[in-house]
Amino acid sequence: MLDYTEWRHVFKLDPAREIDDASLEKICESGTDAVIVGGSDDVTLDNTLALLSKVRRYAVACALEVSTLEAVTPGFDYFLIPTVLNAGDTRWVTGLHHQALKDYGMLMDWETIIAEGYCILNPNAKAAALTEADASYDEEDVRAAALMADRLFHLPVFYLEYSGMYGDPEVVKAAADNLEQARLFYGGGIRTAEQARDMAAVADTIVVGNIVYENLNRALSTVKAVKNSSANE
Ligand SMILES: CC(C)=CCC/C(C)=C/CC/C(C)=C/CC/C(C)=C/CC/C(C)=C/CC/C(C)=C/CC/C(C)=C/COP(=O)(O)OP(=O)(O)O
Ligand SMILES: O=P(O)(O)OC[C@@H](O)CO
Ligand SMILES: [Mg+2]
Repeated sequence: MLDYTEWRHVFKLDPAREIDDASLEKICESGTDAVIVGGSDDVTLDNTLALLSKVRRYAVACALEVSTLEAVTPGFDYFLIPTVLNAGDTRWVTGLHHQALKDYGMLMDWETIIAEGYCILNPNAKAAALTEADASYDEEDVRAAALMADRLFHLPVFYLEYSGMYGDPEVVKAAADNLEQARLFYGGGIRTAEQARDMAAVADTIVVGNIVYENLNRALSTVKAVKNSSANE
């Protein structure tokens, strides 16, 4: 299993969406570095456990991206904990985390916990509405958010989230140029091998989500695109 600091390509699967066994096998055996289980709504313990048990048939690393405490369960290699740096409602920055640590603080295996400093840039994403994110950030705002994640709070991951929409590579580069220790995750609207390759040239890790459910072959083509570009670096 690859350590998260080595991930270049990951798929994000939504427990609230159906995926048949044959498609799931192709995703897990695709050569991707990890499968992240996560979504912003309708995530339950039942649908999370169902997806976890299917992904566990394969050797690929599997992480739970926690969006609701209800779905936290043992059995994942990592627990990714988002904190939304541009949220308008502080519950999504530290509020729910504070409550969670009251409940789980003594049970946590900290080696498996990875905090992600999210910056949500698609105003139409469900996560933007939920967290009341200020998605109007320009390049300078993103640079400051990257510095905040990396230098001020020493978060291990800075996640530029354009969920549902392909982002601006210049903005992603502005973030990359301002990170020293944090990994840069990019996610949003990757639908072709070229888009995957282009974002992987700037970000450390690219996250491929919705296209899995729309066009599986295109989703699979993003793995090779990233792996080939990494091999040529
Ligand atoms: C015993 C045991 C197993 C212990 C484990 C310990 C553990 C992990 C404890 C939890 C600790 C902790 C601090 C938890 C935090 C709790 C919490 C609820 C935090 C809030 C997280 C947050 C900010 C959520 C906001 C939404 C968000 C950013 C979600 C991320 C995922 C995302 C954006 C998915 C995309 O969603 P999708 O539905 O696909 O949307 P589209 O329509 O755009 O595609
Ligand atoms: O679903 P897409 O748009 O590929 O985005 C991936 C991921 O960043 C969502 O949290
Ligand atoms: Mg999605």
